[in-house]
Amino acid sequence: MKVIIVKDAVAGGKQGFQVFKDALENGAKVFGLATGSTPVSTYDEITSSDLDFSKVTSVNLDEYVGLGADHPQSYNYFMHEHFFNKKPFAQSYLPDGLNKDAAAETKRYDQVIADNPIDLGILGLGRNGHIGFNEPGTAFDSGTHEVKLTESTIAANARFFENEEEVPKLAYSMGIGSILKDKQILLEAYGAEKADAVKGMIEGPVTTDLPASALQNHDNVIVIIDEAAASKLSKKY
Ligand SMILES: N[C@@H]1[C@@H](O)[C@H](O)[C@@H](COP(=O)(O)O)O[C@@H]1O
Repeated sequence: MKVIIVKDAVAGGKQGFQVFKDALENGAKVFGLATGSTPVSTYDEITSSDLDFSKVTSVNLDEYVGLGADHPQSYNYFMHEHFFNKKPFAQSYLPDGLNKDAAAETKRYDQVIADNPIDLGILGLGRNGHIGFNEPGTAFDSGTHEVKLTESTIAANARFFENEEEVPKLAYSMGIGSILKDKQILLEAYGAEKADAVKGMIEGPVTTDLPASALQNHDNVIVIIDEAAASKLSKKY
């Protein structure tokens, strides 16, 4: 893992932008995209630049079950607000949160991923070490699956909803096995509340208890973290 420590998320966004720019210039055709507050500074840099994504494809990590593209808290809505409305891709794929048939939807999405192998995938990091919505305990060879969100994830994500009751309890997520097939992975994490997960991801044992530790098994990972998120690491990087 290449670890880059920056002052804050704004500085991280500039580094993240550079990773996207390099990938595009090196011929990347498919970008794996994430939601959450973490990638916003990178997306802001990208959408205010002259990078052109109109001939490439995006494949998102996850979506809440039950929320459609017009729901302001859906990940589809988020992606349009923060990225696609300003920088459209040739095609953009997300799991369909309105498809109640989990078996059909996860199968469909696995086919999307198989047809569009990801060159660069961006990830955020849950406080409990989740990536996408792969909660602790998820197998490292998993494909797309329906996830029952943990209490801690529901509580963490409640800040975007009117109250905790409104947070969906289920999500569709790309699996860890699929994420590990990305040719290159960029993970960003900011803030002291991510410090334990960051330490486990970089220095801890590779264990399904901390999904992001699976990234130690990948040979092309760039981690961008701020000083607060890096504060529990045992050495300088
Ligand atoms: N499914 C998303 C993840 O993809 C994201 O990485 C995580 C962290 O969110 P944030 O970046 O807002 O801290 O939250 C959600 O659970």
